[in-house]
Amino acid sequence: MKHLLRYINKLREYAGIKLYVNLVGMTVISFLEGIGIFLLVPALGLIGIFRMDTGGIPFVSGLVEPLKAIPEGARLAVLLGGFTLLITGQALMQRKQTNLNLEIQHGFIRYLREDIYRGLLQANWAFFLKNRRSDFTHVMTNELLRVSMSTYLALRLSTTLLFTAVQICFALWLSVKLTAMVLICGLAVAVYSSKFIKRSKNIGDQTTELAQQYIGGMTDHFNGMKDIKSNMTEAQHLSWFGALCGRMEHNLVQFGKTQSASQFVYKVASVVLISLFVYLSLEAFRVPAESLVLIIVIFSRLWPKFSALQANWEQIAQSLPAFKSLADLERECAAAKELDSLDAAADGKPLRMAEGIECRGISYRYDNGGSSYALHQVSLSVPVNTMTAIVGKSGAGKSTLIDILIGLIKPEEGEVLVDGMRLSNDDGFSLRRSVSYVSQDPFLFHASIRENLLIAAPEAGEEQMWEALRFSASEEFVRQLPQGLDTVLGDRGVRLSGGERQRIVLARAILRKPSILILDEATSALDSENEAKIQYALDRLKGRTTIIVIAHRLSTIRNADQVLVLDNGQVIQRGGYHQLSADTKGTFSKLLEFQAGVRA
Ligand SMILES: Nc1ncnc2c1ncn2[C@@H]1O[C@H](COP(=O)(O)OP(=O)(O)OP(=O)(O)O)[C@@H](O)[C@H]1O
Repeated sequence: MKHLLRYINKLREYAGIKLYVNLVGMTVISFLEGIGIFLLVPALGLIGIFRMDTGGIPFVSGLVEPLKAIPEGARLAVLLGGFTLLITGQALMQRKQTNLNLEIQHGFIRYLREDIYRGLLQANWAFFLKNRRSDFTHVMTNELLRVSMSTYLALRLSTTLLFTAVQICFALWLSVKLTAMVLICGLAVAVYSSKFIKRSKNIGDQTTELAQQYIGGMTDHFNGMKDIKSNMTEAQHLSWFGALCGRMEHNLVQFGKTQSASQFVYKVASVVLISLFVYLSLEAFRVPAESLVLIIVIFSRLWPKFSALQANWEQIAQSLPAFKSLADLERECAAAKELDSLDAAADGKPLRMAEGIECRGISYRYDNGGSSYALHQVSLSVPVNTMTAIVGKSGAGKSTLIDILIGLIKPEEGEVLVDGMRLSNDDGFSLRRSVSYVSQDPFLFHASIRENLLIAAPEAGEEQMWEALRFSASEEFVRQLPQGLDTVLGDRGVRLSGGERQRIVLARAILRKPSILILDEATSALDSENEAKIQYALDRLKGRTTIIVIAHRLSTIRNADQVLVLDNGQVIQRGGYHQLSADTKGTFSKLLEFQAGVRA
């Protein structure tokens, strides 16, 4: 419930005065609709369609009595004219209110989307390591829609409640006994129906879980489609999908059945109540006929409101788990927040390093408190404008070390110093702004080469783009593409070969003019000729840029000024390439031996 209130507050924050105008509009429209119907019966009495004395009925008499001054022959025309005006006015207001409704509802969805996405972008990398990406997609699609719709529904519920309360007052005025009786019955039905609310909430829990599995599964399947096709595991995936869809279908049908069961209870209760009501009015309380007609009109309008309240409340109860998911994500993002403002992050200046980066005694565990260290007591230094190579077996801790060096994750113990100083948070961001990082799994957007390049350096001109492409040995193949720079690359660059993708990502990294260039297995998919071209280009960068290279193919690091050999989260050897390869007992020369043709 507290989550629901929190999002109602957010809606108030977002919509401001517009929301109140809308709520008042909804209430006024309900009143106009009510007045039209209430007046219909006495008005028909007035023009003699049936006999009815409205003099004793409060409110109605005030509205109907002045009509008696109109000559009898003109009454029908005036009445119908008035009725038409009233309903037209109501329809006009309804139209305006529907438009405002749409604006507020869709605006609120946009507001929530931006808010959650901003929260995610402001969170640190450790947060993303802990969570499944598809869960974010799930919250930002299914859950967010359920939350925004139900928040709005909750507000509409409040106007329905207000309108119902006014009608109850009116009915009390007409007959306290009968109204009290109906209210007690209504309350009894509501108490009985509370089990439907509980059931809806349980179904909602399953809805959340199933939708999460659906998005997660779909993301995995589409990402792994090549594996699915090449290993011919289509049937297994379809069977998993079919089972999940079956459970989703069952879940939705269950909710529909819960709603229809509660509506059935309300319908049966209404017919029992009305029969009892008419019987008691006529036989026991002897209520005047005109009051009885009005009360029946009022309650025939009021009772559907009760059942609508029940249905709406079930809908909200079904969405309560979505409120929790969204609130949890917001809370976790806030706890992992590293950036106060994305604008400030974009406008900041890159750090200009004078001496280099140093790590002192750093340790890191992914499973905080667990026994396995990804890095343990690592100390090293990376002098400015030199090339440092980090090598070691798979799982030795190379990528973790890079993540710590650039401040993506914080070490559990030890410190990272730049030019001998511990970095403040802001300095950490400045450091990241001066870095271009090409990861093991290079990422290209489903956009043109030009757009992919400009993401890194929006101000870069055509000539700078070609220069970067030349650096990464991609100029030739890009010129041969039918649309050149404007060739669209497909999902994650699927229309390019692995090596071509790596080269475009490298060009993007260079275009940013970084002072620190980090290449994590960035040339692993290249043929020897293109790799040699990039080696040559990197050599030319030496002395101007600090380069850190992670490489399994040791031929690529021959020109490194320093080689660090990592094993099991520790630096076990360090020195120049030739120095380490000459140490025949060391791990590095053993690694070299494994690679044919790479012996020093
Ligand atoms: N997100 C993660 N969650 C849990 N453990 C992780 C995570 N990432 C890495 N590890 C573990 O931390 C250790 C170091 O991993 P890291 O990726 O730094 O190794 P690496 O030397 O870069 O390996 P590779 O050459 O295969 O990329 C490994 O034991 C790995 O299983």
